[in-house]
Amino acid sequence: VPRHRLSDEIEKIVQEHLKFDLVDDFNSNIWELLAADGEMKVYRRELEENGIVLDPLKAVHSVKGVTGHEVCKYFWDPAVRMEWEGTLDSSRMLEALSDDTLIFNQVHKRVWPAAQRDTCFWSHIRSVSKENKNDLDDWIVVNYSTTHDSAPIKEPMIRAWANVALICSTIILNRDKYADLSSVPRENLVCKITYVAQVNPGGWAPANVLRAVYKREYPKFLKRFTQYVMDKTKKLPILL
Ligand SMILES: CCCCCc1ccc(-c2ccc(S(=O)(=O)CCO)cc2)cc1[C@H]1C[C@H]1c1ccccn1
Repeated sequence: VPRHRLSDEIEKIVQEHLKFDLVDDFNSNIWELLAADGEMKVYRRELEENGIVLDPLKAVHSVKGVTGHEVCKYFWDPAVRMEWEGTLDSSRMLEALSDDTLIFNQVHKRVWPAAQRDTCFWSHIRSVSKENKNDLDDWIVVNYSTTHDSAPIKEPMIRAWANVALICSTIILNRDKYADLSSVPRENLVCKITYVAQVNPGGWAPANVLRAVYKREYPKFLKRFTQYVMDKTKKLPILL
C-alpha cells in the first residue's frame, strides 16, 4: 500500500473509528433519538465547548439491494459528489494522495443567519475483512479535516471541521443458495450502515440554529444519499 505524508494520521483515525463506531451503545442513555424514518435512525449527543455546539451524531440504517462496497464507493467518489450532496455550493478534489485517499475542499450552502462554512478534508476508503471468512468484507470511508495550500481560508467564510465515518456491512440472505456470490440477486442483499459525524462549525453560531440545522439536514442527507445509491445500482451488476 503506497505511503504518503498523511498515512500515519489516516491509520490512527481509521482504527479509532473501527474500534468505537460499531459499539452498540444505544441502550445507554447517552444518545437522544433525533429522527427515525423506516430503518433509518439518527441520534445525537448534546456536547458544547466554549458555547460552540459540537453535538456528535450517529445514524444507523439498513438498505436492501446494495452492497457496502457500492455505498462506500459512491460516498467517496469525487465524480458524483454533487449528484447526491444537496447541502453544497461546490466540491473540489484538490489532490489524490493515493488510489484510496483524496483531499477535498467543499463550500457549504449558507445557513442564515450564520456565516457560510467551507471544509477541507482527506477522504479515505478501504475494505476491512471480517473474522468469519464466509462474510463479505466491511467497507469504511473516513472524511477527516486537514489543511491544504490550495484551500486557504477565504473570509467571510468560516472553516468548519469534520470527523465523519461511513461504515457498511453486507448481509447476503439465503447465502447457501449461491456458490458464486456475484450471481446473488439484489433482493438478497442487505447493507447495514453506520454513519458517525462530529462537526465543529468553526466559529460561533447560535446553538438553537445549529441544532435545528443538524436535526433537519442529517436525516435528509442520509435518506437522499442512500436513495441515490439504490437508484444508481439497481440495473448494474453487484459490486462485492
Ligand atoms: C451554521 C451551519 C454550519 C455548517 C456546519 C456543517 C459543516 C459540515 C458538515 C458536514 C461535513 C461533512 C459531511 S460528509 O458526510 O463527510 C459528506 C461530505 O460531502 C457532512 C456534513 C455539516 C455541518 C452541519 C450543518 C450540518 C449539516 C448536516 C448535514 C449536511 C449539511 N450540513
